[in-house]
Amino acid sequence: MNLIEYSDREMLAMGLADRLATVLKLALDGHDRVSFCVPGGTSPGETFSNLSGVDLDWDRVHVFLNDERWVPEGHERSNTTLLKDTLLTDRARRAIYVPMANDAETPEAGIPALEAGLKEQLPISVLLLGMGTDGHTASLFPGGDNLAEAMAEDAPILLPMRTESQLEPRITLTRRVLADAMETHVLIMGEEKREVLERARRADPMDMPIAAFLRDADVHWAP
Ligand SMILES: O=C1O[C@H](COP(=O)(O)O)[C@@H](O)[C@H](O)[C@H]1O
Repeated sequence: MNLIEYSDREMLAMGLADRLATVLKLALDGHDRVSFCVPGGTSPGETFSNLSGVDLDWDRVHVFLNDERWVPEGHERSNTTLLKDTLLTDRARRAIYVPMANDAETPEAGIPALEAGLKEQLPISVLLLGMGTDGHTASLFPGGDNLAEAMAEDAPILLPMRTESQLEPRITLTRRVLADAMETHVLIMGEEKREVLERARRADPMDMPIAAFLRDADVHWAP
C-alpha cells in the first residue's frame, strides 16, 4: 500500500483528480477504450468535479459505479445521481456511462440486465474505491447477507447486498471483479477513517472488506 497524504480536502480533490487524469491518459494511450470504476457516497464529489473539467478523450472512457443503493435516480442517496451531477458533466459529459441501476423493483430483478452491460467493461482499467468507517468498500459490508458469496473467487459480477446498518438494499461489484483492476486508488478523509485504515491493513477481509484491496493500492488521505 502506498499512502499519499494531503494537507486538506481541497488539495486531495485536486491532487487525486490530477493523478486519475494521468492514469486514464496512460491507459488511453495503450487501448482503444478504458473502463473507469468509481465510488458513490459523500467523499468523491469534489474530486469528480475537478476531474470533469480535464481534457481527455472522454468518449473512449467507460464510467460505472462500484455499487449502488437500490433507490430511484434523483433520490438523495442515489450514487448514480451523484455521478451524473459531479463527474459526467463539463468535458466528461462525453464519457460513456454504464448503468449500475435500473427500474426493476428489486436488485435481484435488476441485476441480469446490468451484468450484461458491465461484462464487456472488464477488467477494470482504473478503479477508485471509497471506504466506510466500518471498513466496507463498494457495498461489501461486514455482516452483509451475501458477503461470503461476494468475496468468493467464483463470485458473479454483481450481487445484491442487504445489511442491518443500511436503509436500503444495495448492489455491488464483487471482490474478484474489483481485485482484477489494473490500477487501484482509494479515497479516504478524516482522522476516524485513517484509524480504520490502519486497522484494516491487518484485518481479515471478511471483517473489513477494504482489506482485500489495500496491498497494491494508492491510498489518498486528507484530514
Ligand atoms: O455507501 C457507500 O459508502 C462508501 C463510502 O462512502 P462515504 O460516504 O463514507 O465516502 C462508498 O465508497 C460507496 O460507494 C457507497 O455506496
